[in-house]
Amino acid sequence: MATELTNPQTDRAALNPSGEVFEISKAVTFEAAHFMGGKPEGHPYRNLHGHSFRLEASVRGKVKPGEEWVEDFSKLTAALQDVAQQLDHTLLNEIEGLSVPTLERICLWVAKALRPTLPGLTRVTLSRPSLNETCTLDLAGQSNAQ
Ligand SMILES: Nc1nc2c(c(=O)[nH]1)N=C([C@H](O)[C@H](O)COP(=O)(O)OP(=O)(O)OP(=O)(O)O)CN2
Ligand SMILES: [Zn+2]
Repeated sequence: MATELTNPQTDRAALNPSGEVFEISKAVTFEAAHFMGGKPEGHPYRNLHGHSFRLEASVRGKVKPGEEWVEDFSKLTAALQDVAQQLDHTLLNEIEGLSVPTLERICLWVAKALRPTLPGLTRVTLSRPSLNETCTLDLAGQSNAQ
């Protein structure tokens, strides 16, 4: 059944009458270099090389009475761009906390950086699209979403 949307006040109140929980996601991209120093001599991962990364953050929560959304996407964009700027065109191994720059470690590093601004953070997903490789850090049990 189609809902008629005519009154902004009524519409806002009606948006989430049962307190449904939503998850919204935003992604940014960055380029960075790394090497896996712990690998044996001659191992290909040991050599300095670069990747294009796609970084996605997800925030979970309810639309509170009188509000339009879980979180304005602009807040996710600003937080993600700030993190991506810290990683873009760097040698990841040189960044504090990323001496072993696996997707898993980078996800943890990003989650730590994002949490103060995005308390409802539930997932950090880091991909290397050209390699079809993705790692997701699931923080659902730890978020402050309500
Ligand atoms: N679980 C993980 N496995 C691997 C990671 C990682 O972060 N998490 N990282 C690497 C290396 O960084 C490597 O650079 C990944 O590149 P990849 O293209 O996968 O390696 P190859 O080009 O040699 O292709 P293969 O699929 O490994 O043959 C490795 N693993
Ligand atoms: Zn690599």
